[in-house]
Amino acid sequence: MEIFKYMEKYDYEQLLFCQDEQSGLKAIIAIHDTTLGPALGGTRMWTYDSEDAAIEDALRLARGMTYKNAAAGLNLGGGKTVIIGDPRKDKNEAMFRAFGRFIQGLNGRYITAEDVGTTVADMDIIYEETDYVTGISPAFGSSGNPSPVTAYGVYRGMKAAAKEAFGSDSLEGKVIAVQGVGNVAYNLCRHLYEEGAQLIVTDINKEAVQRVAEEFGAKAVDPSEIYRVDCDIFAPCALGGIINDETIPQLKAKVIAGAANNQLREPKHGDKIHEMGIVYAPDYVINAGGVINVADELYGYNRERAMKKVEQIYNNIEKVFEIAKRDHIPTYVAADRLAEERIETMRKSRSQFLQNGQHILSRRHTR
Ligand SMILES: NC(=O)c1ccc[n+]([C@@H]2O[C@H](COP(=O)([O-])OP(=O)(O)OC[C@H]3O[C@@H](n4cnc5c(N)ncnc54)[C@H](O)[C@@H]3O)[C@@H](O)[C@H]2O)c1
Ligand SMILES: CC(C)C[C@H](N)C(=O)O
Repeated sequence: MEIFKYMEKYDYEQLLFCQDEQSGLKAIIAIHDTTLGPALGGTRMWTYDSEDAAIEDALRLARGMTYKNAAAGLNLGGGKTVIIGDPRKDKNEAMFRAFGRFIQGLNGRYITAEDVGTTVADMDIIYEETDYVTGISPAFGSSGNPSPVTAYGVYRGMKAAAKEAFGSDSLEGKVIAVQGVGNVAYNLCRHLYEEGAQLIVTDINKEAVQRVAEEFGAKAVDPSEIYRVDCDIFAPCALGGIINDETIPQLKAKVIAGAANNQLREPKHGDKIHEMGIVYAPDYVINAGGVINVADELYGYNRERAMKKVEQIYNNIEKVFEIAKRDHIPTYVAADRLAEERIETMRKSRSQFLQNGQHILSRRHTR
């Protein structure tokens, strides 16, 4: 992989490799853009096939966080970490302590939180070494596990998408196919069930499927069948890249609205579903609830204030649909436009008067 070429293409600021032999830590921190503020994004722990695959994932996810944070109206930039390893076997306390010290060395340019493969307990260990970590235990006055809040945001965004597609935001009686019923989707299913939706679910983890079948009356199907089931809404809540050449022809849903990051395998797949008239709620706009919640810790966590912001995901999705209609573009492009416009506006206003973080005229007063 030609790293600088890739970084130049998407204008990344910084890429760091962190190694600690004793604990086995191999972490890659990618900072994409800090125009709006420090880069906030979770730490993913995963067994990558190669170092290149890990670097690419860190870079791609970091850029996604820039857009997610900007579109959510947060004063935060985008970054992400990947730790190479198996989260079920390779974790240890020393690893997260060492990682915390690396984060501390960045002096606030990057703030971390949970992502796939990491937990509140891991964040609590990182907190022993640095304040630049969120999603730590409620016992510390913090917000804890972000997944239920992400789920609530997805639920709100799904209602906005239903309104666009069906003329009403009620999900009562709607058939909703959910791919993956892990941390986020279990909670999403609860909201959908409580509103009277009919659920069709799948997961490679049979116990997870059984739980939602028992608790929410969901019908279970095989993982390969989920794309072609008869449904009103398809909610991808497992993996990225699942909207692609193979799956699009199978889809019967009128709406795609789910929690997974990077749902479109390539931009052309966003164009294709747009041409088919499918209402797509862009992933990083609808799944921002978790980051909105953990970001509130930076002000001293207040759940009521955080949840008010999460409610706004409904309006953010509506805003994306408005831009798409106004500019005659697919919704995934409209979401990018929303985020980029905010970053550009703030870049201009920020750069006009500041030098070394101070107003250019402030030196007058210190002479
Ligand atoms: N947790 C959050 O707050 C949050 C925030 C934003 C985005 N996301 C994204 O949402 C998605 C789900 O996150 P999560 O925290 O619930 O993760 P999770 O690991 O708890 O759940 C994912 C589920 O998907 C299942 N799965 C994996 N491959 C599958 C396949 N091929 N077919 C069917 N099921 C499969 C897994 O068994 C698991 O149960 C991820 O893409 C994540 O990046 C999560
Ligand atoms: C900061 C975290 C809560 C971020 C979350 N893993 C996401 O992808 O949005």
